Amino acid sequence: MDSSCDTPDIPLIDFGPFLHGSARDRAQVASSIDAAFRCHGFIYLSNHGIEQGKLDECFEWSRRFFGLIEEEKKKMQSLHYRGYSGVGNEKVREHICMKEGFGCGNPEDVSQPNIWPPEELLPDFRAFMEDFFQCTILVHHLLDSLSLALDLSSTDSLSEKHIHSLFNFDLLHYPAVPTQLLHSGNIARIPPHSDFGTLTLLFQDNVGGLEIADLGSANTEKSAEFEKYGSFKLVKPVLGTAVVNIGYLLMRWSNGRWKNTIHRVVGPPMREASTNSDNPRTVEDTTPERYSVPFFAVPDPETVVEALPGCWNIDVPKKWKPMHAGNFLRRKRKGIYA
Ligand SMILES: O=C(O)CCC(=O)C(=O)O
Ligand SMILES: [Fe+2]
Repeated sequence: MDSSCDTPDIPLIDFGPFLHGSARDRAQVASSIDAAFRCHGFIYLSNHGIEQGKLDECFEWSRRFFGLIEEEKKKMQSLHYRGYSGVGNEKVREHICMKEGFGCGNPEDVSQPNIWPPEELLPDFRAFMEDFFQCTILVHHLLDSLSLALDLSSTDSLSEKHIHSLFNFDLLHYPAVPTQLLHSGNIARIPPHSDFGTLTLLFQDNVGGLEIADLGSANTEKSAEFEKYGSFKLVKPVLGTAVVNIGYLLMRWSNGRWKNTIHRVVGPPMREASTNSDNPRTVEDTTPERYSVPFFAVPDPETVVEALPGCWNIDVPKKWKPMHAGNFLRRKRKGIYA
């Protein structure tokens, strides 16, 4: 970890003053976000402008969707990260992912059409999910805060490179599984990985299980090696907050200033074993189900990602060559977690 990072905890940042405050408030929030992403790559964000009621409703829809019979869900499968993906469909480095998902993209993205359940099966599901795309507004505010932290000119501004907002989000359901299965070695909820876009907003229920790499614990930035040698710390659910993290492209764009921290999903922390039960256990037999909703932002495909002004100078040279975002995203989407 950077020597200026004096806290091991993921900072909780109140975004209210950025959305509603003075120029000075905005600058202060921008500077705290910048510092947090430099140290941790992850923040909790409160007062982010997305109503709790909307988020509760989204999780309710997700429960209803995954409660459909398998046969109906399978009719919504596709090969392009839209629609349904069944439990165990994804494999990452020999690990089977014990999750099912439903992917939605920007309704305006005609190159990747969405797949919806028939209206008679889940009336109003589609309308809700299309509206949930409003999270895009928060992504743009966050990009504005990062542009402010770097003092970028309006032509360099990050929001201007996300004009088409070709973002996507997933409803994720991790079904309840025998705990032993998750310890058997080749089955995981999500193995260690980092996201490949710019920013991810993550909404999670109160079950827990998301963990991020403890950056001081292994001398590597590779997910596969971290899996063997690194240690992880819990990103416990905090009511009323979104978790926000940096993806590979924004790490690279910032010349490594903001960290795209490796994370994974495991079973939640064990509860205390009951002492007065007839059958005391130290390990829960069943890992409870969990729901989450990650919302992924990516730059416009024609964007060239190259170290931003303020992220390099004569002493801190550019670490990477310029890269075409669209080509990179096409390659990454073929093999989702790296
Ligand atoms: O479910 C979660 O908490 C994390 C999901 C995630 O990391 C991902 O989909 O990239
Ligand atoms: Fe992720």
